[in-house]
Amino acid sequence: MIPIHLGCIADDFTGATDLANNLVRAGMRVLQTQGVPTAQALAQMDLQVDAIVVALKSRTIPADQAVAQSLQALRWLQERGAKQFYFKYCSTFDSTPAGNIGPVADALMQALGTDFTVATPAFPDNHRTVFKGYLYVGDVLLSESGMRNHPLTPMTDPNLVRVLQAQTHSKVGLVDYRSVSQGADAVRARIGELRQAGVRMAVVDALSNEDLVRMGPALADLPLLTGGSGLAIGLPANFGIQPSSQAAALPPAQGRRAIVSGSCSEATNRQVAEFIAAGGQALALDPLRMAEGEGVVAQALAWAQQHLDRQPQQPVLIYSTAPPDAVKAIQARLGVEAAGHLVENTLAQIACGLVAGGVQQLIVAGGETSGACVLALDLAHLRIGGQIDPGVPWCHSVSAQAPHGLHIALKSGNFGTPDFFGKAWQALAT
Ligand SMILES: Nc1ncnc2c1ncn2[C@@H]1O[C@H](COP(=O)(O)OP(=O)(O)OP(=O)(O)O)[C@@H](O)[C@H]1O
Ligand SMILES: O=C(O)[C@@H](O)C(=O)CO
Repeated sequence: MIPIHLGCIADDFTGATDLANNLVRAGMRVLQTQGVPTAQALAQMDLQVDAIVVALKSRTIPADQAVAQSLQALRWLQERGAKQFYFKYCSTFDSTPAGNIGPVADALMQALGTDFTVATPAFPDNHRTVFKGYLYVGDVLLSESGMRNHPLTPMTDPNLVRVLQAQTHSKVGLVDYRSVSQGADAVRARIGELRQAGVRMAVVDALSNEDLVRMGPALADLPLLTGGSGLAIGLPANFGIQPSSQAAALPPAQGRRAIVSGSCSEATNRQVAEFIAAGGQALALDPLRMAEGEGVVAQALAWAQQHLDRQPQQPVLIYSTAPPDAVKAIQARLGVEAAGHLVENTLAQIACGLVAGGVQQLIVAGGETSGACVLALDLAHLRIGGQIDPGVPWCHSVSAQAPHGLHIALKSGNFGTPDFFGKAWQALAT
């Protein structure tokens, strides 16, 4: 076995591909697994990679379960030879006082026998920056962004030192911009000071990719790093790895094209509208019809088949994406959780039907929706390819349900330009 350099644990599926994307862009060959692989799945994986990202669905589950799953992933990555580990969470620091960022980071530190780690969700390519410990989303503080109304992890305090301190008994400190702007030696010195003062976790400021790359060498000796995907861009160089287009090489794409969207974010609403305005074939699904048990899946697949038979090169879009008031009305009728599960399951069945019908290039929009589709398609592992937009790469997988191979892109709700659903295919063709 050739040991991997970096072992990564991500708390959701789209976040995992986001991290993998940044590592690939910095030259690493990356494999993403769906949870800790079974022995059977493992036998089919190409483990000749520099990094492995284990994708969990642990962001909002009870903290003790998130800890247990993360520790299991850590042990498996240690068996693959990794010596440095990365805990990836959301660039908007999605969490509550109960966790799961603090408890998982604490447990990983304890298992690794280390007394210090860093924490930064900074992801400048997607306009997440941290200054004096305060997280900005675009031009506004986290607490003024849409995240203040998130149904599961409302983020109402932009000060990450306070937010993280509420989740951990470890003392939390700050590597502020004064040190970051001066480079790796200054960051090392600041880490030394914080350690002396008993700090175990430090939020790190960063405003640009240059900041993140510059601090990379200062992180080389830390067994555990935690953050969004941005912090990863300075790490491959620590292992002597340079950017190379080879890292993103995937098999050539073939087959039909489809998009399945369950994300109701502002960005996805715009992307759906733009796809339709550009003349794309699109079918809207009504959750109330799903709840009535009408043949929504069969009808959607028949609709898709008809369009794909007629124009095999054109993608079809099947979506439940809706504006906030429409989503609220559905949730009031069906319940928030029940509506979510119903729509996710329906879209996952549709994704399976599309793949069975010859779709080999698939975009899924939405973190939960992606998780449901990847699980239903039984994609045990993904190889990571080229970027479509910051945070969203094309990936490739083979499974019993996709025996001829599937190119798949998992788009986080908030990511991507308005023309994402149109331009994504060009990125695959090049
Ligand atoms: N029309 C709808 N009415 C009610 N719920 C919906 C509707 N469409 C989708 N949903 C549910 O809303 C949730 C959307 O979450 P998902 O994580 O897929 O997207 P997102 O939150 O935009 O993405 P991300 O987590 O990447 O930011 C899912 O549970 C989905 O099933
Ligand atoms: O970091 C991000 O914003 C994303 O990768 C993500 O985790 C969205 O769920």
